[in-house]
Amino acid sequence: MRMYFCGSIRGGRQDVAIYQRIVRKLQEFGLVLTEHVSHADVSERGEDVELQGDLAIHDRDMQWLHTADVVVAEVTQPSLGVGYEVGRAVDMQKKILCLFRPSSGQVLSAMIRGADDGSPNSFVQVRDYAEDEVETVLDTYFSTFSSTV
Ligand SMILES: O=c1[nH]c(=O)n([C@H]2C[C@H](O)[C@@H](COP(=O)(O)O)O2)cc1CO
Repeated sequence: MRMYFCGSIRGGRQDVAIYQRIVRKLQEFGLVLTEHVSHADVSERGEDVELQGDLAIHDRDMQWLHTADVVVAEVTQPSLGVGYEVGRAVDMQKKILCLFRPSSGQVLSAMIRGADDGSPNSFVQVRDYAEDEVETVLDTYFSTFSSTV
């Protein structure tokens, strides 16, 4: 399984430790295309733009997104890039799991929460979770995933 993980970079790196937990768990299920999102040495300036350039980052990520079987987005720390990726993935009719921590005090955008119509078959599933249950939430989602893909 090919997975595209979304997490804030220029939107702020305060949740990088939880991104690492998510990516480690996802790697039990298959290939995480965007592992770099969880790297502690990627600062909120982003990847090395002098090497890559924003156009190259965007085009590489959109190519990966096209090839992904599933998208997992940690959406607690608001990020324009994550919102864009989720929107593009909806348009590509990808299965998308959005993970949100209410304990952050943030209120999730209606454009993300409202993309889940509440049915178990919705392509977009939004899950509220507490940090210490993240692995269980992923186990539960992926246990049903293979039978619905
Ligand atoms: O350097 C980068 N590399 C990269 O892959 N991204 C992608 C992956 C992340 O899920 C998302 C983060 O967007 P933002 O930087 O707006 O928070 O965009 C974003 C940046 C910087 O915007």
